[in-house]
Amino acid sequence: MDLFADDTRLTPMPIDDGELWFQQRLPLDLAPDEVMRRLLAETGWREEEIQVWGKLHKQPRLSAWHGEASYRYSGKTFHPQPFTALQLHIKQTVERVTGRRFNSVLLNYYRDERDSMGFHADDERELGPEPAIASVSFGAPRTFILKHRHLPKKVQLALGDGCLLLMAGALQKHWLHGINKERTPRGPRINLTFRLIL
Ligand SMILES: O=C(O)CCC(=O)C(=O)O
Ligand SMILES: [Fe+2]
Repeated sequence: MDLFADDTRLTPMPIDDGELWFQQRLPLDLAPDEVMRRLLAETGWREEEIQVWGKLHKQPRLSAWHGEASYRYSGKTFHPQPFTALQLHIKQTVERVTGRRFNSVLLNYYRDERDSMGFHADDERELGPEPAIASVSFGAPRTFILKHRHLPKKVQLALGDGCLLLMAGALQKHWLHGINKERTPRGPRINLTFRLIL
């Protein structure tokens, strides 16, 4: 007999050239809507600017960097705010479920369907050669798209309220990922990506 309901188990997803693991509902002490409410209120959200072709643009989402290590991204260094108690609880739960260790978290707040994240790989040097990146989502579901760098392959996953996605192995080396803008109205969504900065 199966002792665990499917949504409480971290399950491998079939993918070439890397590892992808998914859990429908991360088992937290608080309901996802309560986590969402608190993350919205307790996070020091910033509207960052990035340079594209020498011009400054506002990122199409709000973000925040918390944890124990600074981070370089798009030529800028981000100094962290300390983990909040709730972020620590989520981090410890993710560490227990995945068996990996993390020391930093990037939070992204997609206010509605017009907010997005361009295709990228989380392959910065300070993450090491085969980083494990644990992504936890709250609020409105959005489509997470993976595109292979060299092959005509695409994987799409609906990331719903309270789910956990673990990217590991050679995934960042061979795939890009992103969240497109949508035409369908979407409510607010928060995503946390836990990382280990070496
Ligand atoms: O919002 C998401 O699901 C993706 C976030 C992401 O790729 C990142 O923070 O690097
Ligand atoms: Fe990413």
